Formats: sequence, structure tokens, C-alpha cells
Amino acid sequence: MRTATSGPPRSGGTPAGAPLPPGPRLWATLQTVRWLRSSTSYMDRCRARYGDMFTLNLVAKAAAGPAADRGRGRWVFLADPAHVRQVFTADPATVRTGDTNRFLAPLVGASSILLTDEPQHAKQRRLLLPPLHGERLMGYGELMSDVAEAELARWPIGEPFALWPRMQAITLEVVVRAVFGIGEPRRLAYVTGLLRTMLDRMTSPRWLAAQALLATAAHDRTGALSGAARRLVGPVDRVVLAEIARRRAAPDLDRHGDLLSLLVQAEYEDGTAMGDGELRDELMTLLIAGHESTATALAWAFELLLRHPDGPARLADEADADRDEYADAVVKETLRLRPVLPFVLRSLGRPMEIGGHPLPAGTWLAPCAYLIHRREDLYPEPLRFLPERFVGRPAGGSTWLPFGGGVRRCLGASFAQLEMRRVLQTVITRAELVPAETEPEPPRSRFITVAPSRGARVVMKSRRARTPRSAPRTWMPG
Ligand code: HEM
Repeated sequence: MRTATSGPPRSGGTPAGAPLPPGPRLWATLQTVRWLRSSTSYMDRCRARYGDMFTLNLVAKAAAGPAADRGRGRWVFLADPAHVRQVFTADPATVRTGDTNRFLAPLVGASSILLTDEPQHAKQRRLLLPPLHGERLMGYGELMSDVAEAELARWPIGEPFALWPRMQAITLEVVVRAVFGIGEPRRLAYVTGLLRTMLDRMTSPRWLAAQALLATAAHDRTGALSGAARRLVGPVDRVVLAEIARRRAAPDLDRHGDLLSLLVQAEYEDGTAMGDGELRDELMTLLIAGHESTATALAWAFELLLRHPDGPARLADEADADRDEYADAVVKETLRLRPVLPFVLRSLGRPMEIGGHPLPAGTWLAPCAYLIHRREDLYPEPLRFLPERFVGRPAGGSTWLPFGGGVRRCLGASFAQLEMRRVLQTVITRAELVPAETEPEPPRSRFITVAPSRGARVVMKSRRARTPRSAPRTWMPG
């Protein structure tokens, strides 16, 4: 076994022979074990040792599929905002994303927006973006508060429980209702139940281990499903395709406000519309991207806010006065300190020089929100949860990156922030919550997100009756 030393690693050599930025010289398997034990601590240690640009050699080839062969599991982490800006604003033919998301193909389907690159990706974004922004978005605010209200009524008083699964229930119901417009309770329970089962199985350690071992058999470049994946996704697929058929047959489609109805009517620039397969893939993408990440971010928001002196009281006071500034700051600070997706991935379609390092085509880059958010020069006392730093101050374009950036920036960023504000406001104004344990919860990696290790355990001391809102709330778009 080799030991960690500084300087350019031999193992960091590229197919073209140029050395990648420095990084640990351990075998890839050992680096992967350390990464799996705690990806965040490993990133912290590597940044302290190698600086703002370092290379990890991870056993990621199998999990990412054949397209990763060129990257060979070596990821160049970027923790300097100037380097990340350069990547996010680069020509899309040079900096690509589809290949790096290939491992999601069994779940989201080969034509998902997550897996395509320009020019197809831009066409898909033009269709998917409008229903998730502006006026349309505001229409979902009441739905979010109502779902949170109903969920809160089911929580026990005086007993410890984990908030994370409760947040998953809220965000799953919100996204299913927003996407499909299903309000009928039995059908809603059926659809959310199917999705929950699929997601729980696909993010279980057993499934992930099987994926890592069998990934190349599980899907090919076109994203064809393996038998195991098909058994898990099949029932959800059938429900999604049935909803698409129902919507296509609806005589009053233009009166529906749900995302599916809008997408069925949407047209590409050449006047064509999405086929059933494309619609299925985009809907699965929205359902999956739209629920787990928001639930985890909400669990972190409660875990951090409930330990912050005066935080809950200030958020409740402002909510009662129909003001959103502090809630918005809590959301931004939560996503700064605990970005649920700590980094994004890009692959180089052509050579590129970053920070004096010539990087050959095929290199994988990891613009790293987690490390940038912890820079003392950008955020004084970076390890403290201080929502006040965002009150009256907008988040910086290349210094606050929980939603990634450039042409791939999260399509649901505004939706997610609205949902986080509404759920926080509903719960904090209606319930007195305290942390169940005195020790703060450390981060723990789960699938591709980083969640509170104990699931954000709390005790609800009391619950209050609902107070009607006087007027629609104002809010700051993310
Ligand atoms: C707190 C919650 C969320 C977080 C932290 C989050 C984060 C992210 C990140 C980091 C990316 C990758 C961006 C990049 O590669 O530069 C992404 C992409 C995406 N997200 Fe989210 N997301 C959240 C919620 C949502 C919601 C609610 C939806 C939809 C309803 C959504 C839909 C998407 C889609 C469709 C993409 C792919 C965009 C593209 O490739 O063009 N996300 N998200």
C-alpha cells in the first residue's frame, strides 16, 4: 500500500499523460473507503493538505457506467469560486454533464434532462422551466402550507421522533400533487406509497452495493433497465404512464394547473410536443429530484434552527406578520452550512486550463459547494449557523452554490426555497419543538445526499391552533 504524500500523484496521470492536480496517493479502493466513511471530512482533509484544487481517485467507474472510462474515477475538486465560475460559464461543448449523471438512468430514464447535453438539454429546459417559476410557482405556496399543516397534526406530543421521514412525507406529497394534480386521497396515497417504496429500496445500502458491483450490467449507454431495476421502477412507470394517458384524454386540459397538464400542452420551438416516453422520463426526474433533496434540506433547517438562540421565535414573529426575510435567511444559511448535494460533477469534452493546470478532455470536475461555503474569506466563522448573514444581503452567484450553476442550475431552486419557507413557517408557528438530544447531529452520507445522522430528532412539547393569514406573503426569489 502506498502512503499519502504531497506532489503530483502518479495515479493522477491522465490518459494523455498530463498530471492532474495533486491528491492522495492511496489506492482507489482505500480512498473510496475513506470517502464512504465520511465524504465531507475527507474533502476537508484533502483541501487542508492540497489546497483549492485536488484530485481524488475513487472507485466510481462501475457506478457511473462505461462513459466514465475516460475519467477513470478521478475527480478534480474545485474550491475556488473563480475556478467554479470558469467551469459554470464555459462553452457547453467543453464542459458537459450528461455522462456524469448516467448512473441515474435506471431511475429517471435515458431521455431525462439530467442525462442530456446541449443542444437537446437547452430544448428540454425551455419546456420544463416555466411551470416552476413566477406566477405559476406562487400557486403552490398554499398547497405546501396545507400539506405541512396536515402532517403536523399527526406528530406525537412529548415523545422523541425523527423529523426527516416526516419531511419526506411532506415533500413527496407536495411534489406528487404539484406534478400530477392528484387530490383524491386514495389515489394520492397509492401513488406516494409506490414512489416511497421504490425510493427506499433504491437508496438502501444493499441496493447501492449491488449497483456498485453490477452497474455495468444494470444499464448500458442507452440506460436500458436491468431486471432488478425494472421490478422496482415498473409499477411506478405504469402509474406515471396512466396519468399521462388520463391527461391527454382530458377535455378541459387548459384549466388544470398541475405540471403534467402544462407539459402535455407545451411545444418545442419546432412545434412538436413531448412523446409519452420523454414525458415519463421528465416526470420521474421531477418526482425524484424534487422530493428527497428538499426533505433533507428541511431536516437540516430544523436541526440547526432549533439550536439557534431566538431563531425559532424570530421566524415565528415574522411569519405572524406575513414577512419572509428571516425564513429566507434561514433557508439560505442552512443550504450554505449543510448543502445536501455537496458538489456537482462535470466532464470535459475538450481540454481546459483551470488555475494554471492544463486538464485533458475526459477529466471529471467537481465544483464543490461544500468547500466553498466553508471559506473563511467568504463567510466569517464559517462553521457557525448564522442566518443573520443573509438578512438584507443576497446570496452570491459564485459563492453560494447549493443548487449548482450555469446552464445546469437546479430547475427547482425557487420551488424548493418556497417550500422550505412555507414548511418552516407552518411548523414553527404551530408547534413548540426542541431537539431530542443536546449534541448536534453530524452529517451522514446517504445515496447522493448528506443528511443529519439521527434524522433530526425532536420532541414536540405543544401544538397550537392555526391562525389565519391576513394576506399573501411576500418573498424573495432565490
Ligand atoms: C433543497 C432542494 C434542492 C437542492 C439542494 C437541489 C440541488 C440540485 C443540484 C445541486 C442540481 C445539479 C445542478 C448542477 O449540476 O449544476 C440540481 C439539478 C436539478 N434539480 Fe434540484 N435541488 C433541489 C430541489 C429540486 C426540486 C424541488 C426540483 C423540481 C421540482 C428539482 C429539479 C431539478 C432538476 C430538473 C435538475 C436538473 C437541471 C438540469 O440538468 O438542467 N430540484 N438540483
